[in-house]
Amino acid sequence: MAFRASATVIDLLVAESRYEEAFARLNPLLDQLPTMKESDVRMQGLGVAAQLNNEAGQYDVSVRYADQIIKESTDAQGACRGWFYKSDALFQSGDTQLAADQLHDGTEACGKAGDTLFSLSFQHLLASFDLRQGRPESAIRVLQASYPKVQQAGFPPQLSQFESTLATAYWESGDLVSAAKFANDALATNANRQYSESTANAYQVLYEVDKKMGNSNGALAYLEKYSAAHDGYQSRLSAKALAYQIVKQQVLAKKLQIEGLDKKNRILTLQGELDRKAAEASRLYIALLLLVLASIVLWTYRIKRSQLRFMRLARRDGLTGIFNRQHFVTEAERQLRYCRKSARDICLVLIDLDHFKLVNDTHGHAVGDRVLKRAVDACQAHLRSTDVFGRLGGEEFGLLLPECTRDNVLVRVEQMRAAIAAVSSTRDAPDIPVSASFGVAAAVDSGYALRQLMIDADRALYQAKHEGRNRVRLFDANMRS
Ligand SMILES: Nc1nc2c(ncn2[C@@H]2O[C@H](COP(=O)(O)OP(=O)(O)OP(=O)(O)O)[C@@H](O)[C@H]2O)c(=O)[nH]1
Repeated sequence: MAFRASATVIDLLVAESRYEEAFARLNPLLDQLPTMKESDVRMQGLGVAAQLNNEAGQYDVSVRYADQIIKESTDAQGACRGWFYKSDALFQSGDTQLAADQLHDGTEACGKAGDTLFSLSFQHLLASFDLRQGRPESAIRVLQASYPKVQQAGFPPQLSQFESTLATAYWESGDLVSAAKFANDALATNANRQYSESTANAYQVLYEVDKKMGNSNGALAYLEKYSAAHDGYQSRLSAKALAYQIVKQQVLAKKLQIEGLDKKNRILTLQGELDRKAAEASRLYIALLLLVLASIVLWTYRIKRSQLRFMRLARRDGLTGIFNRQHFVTEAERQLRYCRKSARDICLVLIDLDHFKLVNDTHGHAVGDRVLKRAVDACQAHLRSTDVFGRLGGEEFGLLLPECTRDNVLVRVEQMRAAIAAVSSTRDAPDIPVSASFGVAAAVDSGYALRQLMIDADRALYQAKHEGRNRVRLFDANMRS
């Protein structure tokens, strides 16, 4: 309904010569056309487009719409309309004649359509083609055949068209009386349409007739009227063409504006996309960085851990877990330096398992190893955190006791001796008494040099072994000799 109403409004605007408004409404109407499915609604829209473009001198466009009408038409009336629009556009564009097949198809469609305004207008068009080709008699025949029906239809613009074209045809065939008669008929029919083509034609015929008959005054008067009507008609044509151009430019400007906005929109969309990608990339970089950092931390932690493990392994005795000889010496020297500086007491103890060879020989090395470990455990139970305990080799151990005076060192070492004898003899080698001999040297007697302390403790150890083993001996000066 809205579409039909818009098409009708355009028709009315054209009738009132408001071409600019008509063209302005045509484009939105055509935009809606693809969504229109009903045949008669589409016919109306296409018809308005064909007609208006024809009036504006856009004949190619008009022919395109007319062809569409012919293609889509479902009855003779629709086809007749299409043929009329197409033929009219071809005629206006200056085509001298209608192609034979077009003439045939159009005449047949309009003939079947009955006495509609369109089929009559089509007859008028055929006569106009005849006239253009210099066949006034044929034009008169065609026009006269339909003239009674045109009179009956009583549509003034069509009637005046027929009469004015008949006037021209009679003038060209030399029948001045009939020419003047139809020219006057056309003027009478067109009484209130002084700037139409048919009015201008009628005046032209009357001018030519009077001129031919030597009536100069009459001829001059008609010439003036012809000139006025022709100018008026031409200016209406120019107004239509101008209106078309104005609206076309407006549409173009709007299209450019929309394209500009579209481009801007696309740029903004791309910009947004770019920002999103950049944010994504930075998130990825951060994640990558964190991953690299985490790997570095993990890697460093592992290296540090294995470093510590290697360091521990390098410092410890593999069997007993206490310091090895090298680390014992390092730690002992450090402690001795410290005690020397502060003149603190410190004692060195050398421990050697008794008859250990016998354990190995009787029970094997595995049992010997276990006895070694138990002996170490027994001693450790009596150690303080500052004491330095290490395996010097085989079944010999060194023990440095800082802050230990020569008065109380024997009590502590005696406890260790008893512990070794108790643990080892009851478990792994019940038939062999396992014990250890202890040689002790105190810094107050031997000084703070490790080498001297070792020598003196070794002397005391030798003494303990010599006196029957499983005992503790403290170095004294007599042992030197
Ligand atoms: N099972 C075991 N035996 C070891 C280890 N290191 C040294 N030995 C043994 O310890 C024994 C030491 O023997 P000796 O030096 O003759 O001394 P001993 O038999 O203890 O006699 P005295 O020291 O004189 O009481 C040897 O048989 C070595 O093979 C060890 O790591 N494990």
